[in-house]
Amino acid sequence: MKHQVIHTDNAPKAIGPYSQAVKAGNMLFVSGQVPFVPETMEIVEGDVKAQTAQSLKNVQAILAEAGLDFSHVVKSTVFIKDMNEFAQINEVYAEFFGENKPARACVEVARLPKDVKVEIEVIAVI
Ligand SMILES: C=C(N)C(=O)O
Repeated sequence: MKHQVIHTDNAPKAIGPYSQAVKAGNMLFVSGQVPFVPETMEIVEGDVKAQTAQSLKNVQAILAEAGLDFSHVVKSTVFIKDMNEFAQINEVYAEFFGENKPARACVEVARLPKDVKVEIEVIAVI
């Protein structure tokens, strides 16, 4: 099965040797999105809620490039720097996903790339 690399300028360029997303069959694997503003490649200003919103806007842009939206997402992983911010992250996350609540794992990690507070990856079914 040949896979297809998905790229959009509406989400941050990869900051390492990976693709923004890869489509394989009827599945779309979106790489972990950090809260970079695509135009500047700088971390969005603001608190963990602003960072969560920016990470999810980046996910949204990549889904859109593949013709999808959050309703197609079946699994996500949320990597966070500080579990004390769990509730704030959930508040923003719930706004983006609405009625669709994919399977999810949420883990606190020692460190994230560029020392961001949150990184979010998703898997969608086309
Ligand atoms: C930010 C990433 N997704 C990475 O470094 O893999």
